[in-house]
Amino acid sequence: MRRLRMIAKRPFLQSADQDDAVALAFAAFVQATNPDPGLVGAAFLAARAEQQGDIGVDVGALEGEQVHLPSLGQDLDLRACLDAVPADHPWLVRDLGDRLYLRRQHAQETRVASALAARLSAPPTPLAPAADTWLQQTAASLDAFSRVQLDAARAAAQSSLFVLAGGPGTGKTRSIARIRMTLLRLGPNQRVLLAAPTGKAAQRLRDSLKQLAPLDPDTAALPIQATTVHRLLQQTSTLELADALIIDEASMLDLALLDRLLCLLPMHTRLILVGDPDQLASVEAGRVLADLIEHLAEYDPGQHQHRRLRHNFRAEASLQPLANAVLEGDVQAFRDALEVPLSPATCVEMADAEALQQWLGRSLAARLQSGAVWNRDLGLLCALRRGRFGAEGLNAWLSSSWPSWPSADAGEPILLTEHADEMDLWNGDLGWLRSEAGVQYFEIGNRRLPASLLPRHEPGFALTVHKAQGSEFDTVVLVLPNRVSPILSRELLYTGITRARKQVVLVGSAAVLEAALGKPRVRSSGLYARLRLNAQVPGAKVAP
Ligand SMILES: Nc1ncnc2c1ncn2[C@@H]1O[C@H](COP(=O)(O)OP(=O)(O)OP(=O)(O)O)[C@@H](O)[C@H]1O
Repeated sequence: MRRLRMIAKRPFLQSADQDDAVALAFAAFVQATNPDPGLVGAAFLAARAEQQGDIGVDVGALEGEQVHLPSLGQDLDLRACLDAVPADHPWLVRDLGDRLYLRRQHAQETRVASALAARLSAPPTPLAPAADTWLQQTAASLDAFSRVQLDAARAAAQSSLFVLAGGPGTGKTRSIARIRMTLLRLGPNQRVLLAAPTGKAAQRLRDSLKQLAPLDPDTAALPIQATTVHRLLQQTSTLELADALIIDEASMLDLALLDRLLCLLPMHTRLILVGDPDQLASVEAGRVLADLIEHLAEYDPGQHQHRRLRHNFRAEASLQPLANAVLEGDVQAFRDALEVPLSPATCVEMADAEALQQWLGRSLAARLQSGAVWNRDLGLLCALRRGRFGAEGLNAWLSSSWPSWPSADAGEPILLTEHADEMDLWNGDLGWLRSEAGVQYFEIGNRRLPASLLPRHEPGFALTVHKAQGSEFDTVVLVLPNRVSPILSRELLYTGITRARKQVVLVGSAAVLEAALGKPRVRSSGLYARLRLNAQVPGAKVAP
């Protein structure tokens, strides 16, 4: 028998230990009310699942594993933990057969599943003639790929819930523009809200849509605003009056956030979710976009409520085979993609942090010397945050050695870690700290702000893959840890690789890369199963 975790023997230093510490505190709380070892073990398992981003634990899938709790001094069989949970327990729930939940997460999942199911079973609304005419006229002048985007807009404008999925460069943003143009023609003064889970993503969406506004001269003059989902939740009257809400980067939506949104969003407001379900999931618990798209692939074969965009408009970079191999976890295809002549992807292995610094010093300096701009042409991404192979370690080293680098006199890259609404600055924004005539200023895009007004920030030389989500660079140098780490997964590798427009350099050993490829989607949730249960007649949607 394998032990799930030897928690008692490890120092409380790594992030996994922090997960354990929170779960142990909850287990101790439950133990104070009922010392039944199984129940205490169940409390630990359910709380730890939440800390790891899961919604509940599928105990059936972990058959044969055990958990060891220092406070009980014994190994516990997982099934015994599950069986110890009474139906009326105030904090724990057993559901969907062998799934163990925190009651709060269970309530969220149940509410989200029924709200989504209600929207999916709502009959399609007929298209307003103005929208229909515009779609037909526009389609006549478009190529086949653009017509796919227009078809998605037609379907979205008739659905209470529509999901648009696609990898990087598949035209999601352009599709959002076309969806918005269609929605605005559904009636007079249509209120179409745009949002994203992070401020930075909202800002990017707004800027991209402004650039695409000339596609439709009739609506080009209408103001384009995008905000965060969190902020929308504080504007209940705006939500109540909205005719439609489009959320970009929906892979970053967590279950609790979607639950709050669905509780406030009136049924008459269409909800359109857009994102890449293969990217890293939300920071908080859940994998809602991935669960929803998996469900719709079965439930909506006619694709009236979802579309998956597959054509990559940036395919000239030919990084697609590598990204596909990662998604499939196919080690041989991954090796082949690296070895193909003129491959835009290479792999290097570094024995230790000194070797890594020497190599980065040579190869990045050469790129800077030939004119590359940091965080535009070149992105240095790390799988880990901590340690000398992580973003913090590399930032510390680069900050101290930066004055001797080529192009250092152009300033230092900075990452904002806090919003400053009044200056339209967002957590995650990248800019430059520069100085002129002895005065320091912050430059972002074509704006200059006094450095003294900067919100919280940190060096922006190296970014974690999580922080880089949504950004793109011509070349990505992706630094993996020199040892196998529980953080590594296919999603992380995929998200890192797909930040590159043209070229990717993977820094990692074959063992570390293969460990990441061997670790499929790590999150667990019951939402997909619950959506299936709630679907009234699976696979029987009729054409609108
Ligand atoms: N129908 C189209 N015809 C020609 N080019 C297109 C079309 N749709 C999108 N593109 C181009 O493809 C590129 C990617 O498009 P877009 O930004 O909409 O994709 P995306 O899926 O949102 O990408 P990402 O997720 O990387 O932001 C852009 O340069 C865009 O101009």
